[in-house]
Amino acid sequence: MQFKYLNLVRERNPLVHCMTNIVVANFSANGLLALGASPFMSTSPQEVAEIQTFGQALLINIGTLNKSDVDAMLIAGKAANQQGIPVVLDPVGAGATAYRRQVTSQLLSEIQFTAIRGNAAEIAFLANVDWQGKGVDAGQGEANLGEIARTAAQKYQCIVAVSGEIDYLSDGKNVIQIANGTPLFPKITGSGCLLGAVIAAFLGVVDKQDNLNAVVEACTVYALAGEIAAQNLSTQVGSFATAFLNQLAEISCENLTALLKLNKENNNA
Ligand SMILES: Nc1ncnc2c1ncn2[C@@H]1O[C@H](COP(=O)(O)OP(=O)(O)OP(=O)(O)O)[C@@H](O)[C@H]1O
Ligand SMILES: Cc1ncsc1CCO
Ligand SMILES: [Mg+2]
Repeated sequence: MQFKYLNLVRERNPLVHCMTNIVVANFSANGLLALGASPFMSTSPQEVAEIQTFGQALLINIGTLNKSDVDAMLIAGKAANQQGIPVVLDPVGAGATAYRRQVTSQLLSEIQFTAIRGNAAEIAFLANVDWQGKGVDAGQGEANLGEIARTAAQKYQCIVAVSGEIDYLSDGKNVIQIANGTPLFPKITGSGCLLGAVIAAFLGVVDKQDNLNAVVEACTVYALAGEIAAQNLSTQVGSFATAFLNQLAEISCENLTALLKLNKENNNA
């Protein structure tokens, strides 16, 4: 695999408008800055449409919801669609409560997303597949995650990334697996949420036809940065968060191929 978009993110410094949850806002902004993007956090209904006139990508993350935020997400998502700006959905805990189910369904029917990034439970819910999630965590299930990614991508006509021990990415046709990462990732909150923001940053620097490759590279760089950061850390989760931010800033495209655990299947089922 050729890494070509990471340097573009660093050169272009895309402005990523993050409508994200209160748990991860600071970590997400720091992660985007480390990577070389420019975070802008706002959920004010009064200004979110305007932001789409100068931003390069929009992230909508439903981690901690309230009515004003949902109104703002709908305004921002529609404005981004009008401006042709990529929009990423992180459907945090999508199936966990009736309110989240209703909001997720409204966002998906009124906004055309470019990519959706969630854990297994969240994307299984979107694909209408049985899975035992636990609040905002992935929980347990038996279903085929590659198929879940493909089904959701077909249903919502966008790229879907299911993150976890193995990431499964699909454009509705191809399924790509990335087996890099570290078990320390799920020990820090917001590692999935920041991944959604990083995907948005990569989408903010590519042409539409490169969207799948951009999402694959975003998830790969992210997982490798975590894997490298975790070397020699064993269970030190606090140090991992810091080392991971450092790696997002330091990781370079050279010398990554040796570490890569990437698998593409090209079936058109
Ligand atoms: N057991 C694991 N081994 C290796 N990498 C993992 C593991 N679990 C998650 N990851 C990686 O962690 C990152 C975050 O994915 P995860 O699925 O944990 O997000 P999430 O559950 O939405 O997190 P959060 O809601 O806290 O933001 C991804 O890059 C994923 O590849
Ligand atoms: C812990 C938590 N609760 C709501 S959002 C969030 C951040 C990780 O998804
Ligand atoms: Mg999550």
